[in-house]
Amino acid sequence: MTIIDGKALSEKTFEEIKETHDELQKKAGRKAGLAVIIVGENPASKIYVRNKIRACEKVGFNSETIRLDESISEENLLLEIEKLNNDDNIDGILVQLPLPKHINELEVINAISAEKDVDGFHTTNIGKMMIGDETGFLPCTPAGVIQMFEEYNIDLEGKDVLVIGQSNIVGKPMTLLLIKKRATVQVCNSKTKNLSEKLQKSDVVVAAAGSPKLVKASDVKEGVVVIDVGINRVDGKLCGDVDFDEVSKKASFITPVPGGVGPMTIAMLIKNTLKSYKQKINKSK
Ligand SMILES: Nc1nc2c(c(=O)[nH]1)N[C@@H](CN(C=O)c1ccc(C(=O)N[C@@H](CCC(=O)O)C(=O)O)cc1)CN2
Repeated sequence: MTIIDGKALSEKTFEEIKETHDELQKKAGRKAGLAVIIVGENPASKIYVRNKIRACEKVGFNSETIRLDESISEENLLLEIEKLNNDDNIDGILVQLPLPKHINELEVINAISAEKDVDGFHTTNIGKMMIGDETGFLPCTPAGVIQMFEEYNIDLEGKDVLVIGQSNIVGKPMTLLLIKKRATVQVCNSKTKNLSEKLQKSDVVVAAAGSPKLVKASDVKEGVVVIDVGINRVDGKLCGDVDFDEVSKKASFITPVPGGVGPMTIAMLIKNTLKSYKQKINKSK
């Protein structure tokens, strides 16, 4: 059994990005820039934003955090985004999710210029992913999972893959990227009947349900590849959607939580920001 080390892989990705950025910066005369908007005081969101800013520091990007009050109106949030859309030193913009209930997430995401949408959530980028237009940005978590498969030489062609969860930021885009790898994909949600039966037949499982230890050893077959996207806090401890201790005894490859998919999400965000920076430099030549 191999534990897929997302932390190590993310560090390797940062080193590669830093090298490329150092080179490009000499020619461009400026650093890449990422702006992160956080609304409210969600403790988990604060950790993720802090980690994104640290990642920018690691690779030498400029970063800006815009902290907004929980009560901000949607209109004022859109004005903040507009300012960043017009800022030539900003290559990437993201709004940390979730947003307070009174704000329409889709309106906000689509207010970000598609060329700066390094989260890959904008309708234009989702459309580009759908048709395989590589000028767009891929959503970071599914892109990170695909990078893990590639780095560990896990071939998906003809494999039966079960995706648990159908969120816009993980389950749905993950399914598209797996299809592109020629896998046979089944998507489950909380209403799915006989989940255990489906799990038993799967070669690869991507668990993104947000339900602690949902996937048990008795559910999976010997040699299964398990990707755990869940990040749950139980009694102050982090755990995934997979019962790691037990399932790892049957798996051929498995990701841990923490240290698996999470760090890769941030690595892909930084990779998308570098891509945006490159695209802007090339445009202004
Ligand atoms: N605008 C966005 N919002 C959200 C996204 C996103 O991609 N863009 N995804 C998630 C949260 N997320 C990134 O923002 C994220 C979650 C977890 C991690 C991570 O590295 N986790 C660590 C553990 C960290 C901890 O909680 O102590 C790990 O798994 O090792 C990174 C990014 C929802 N919102």
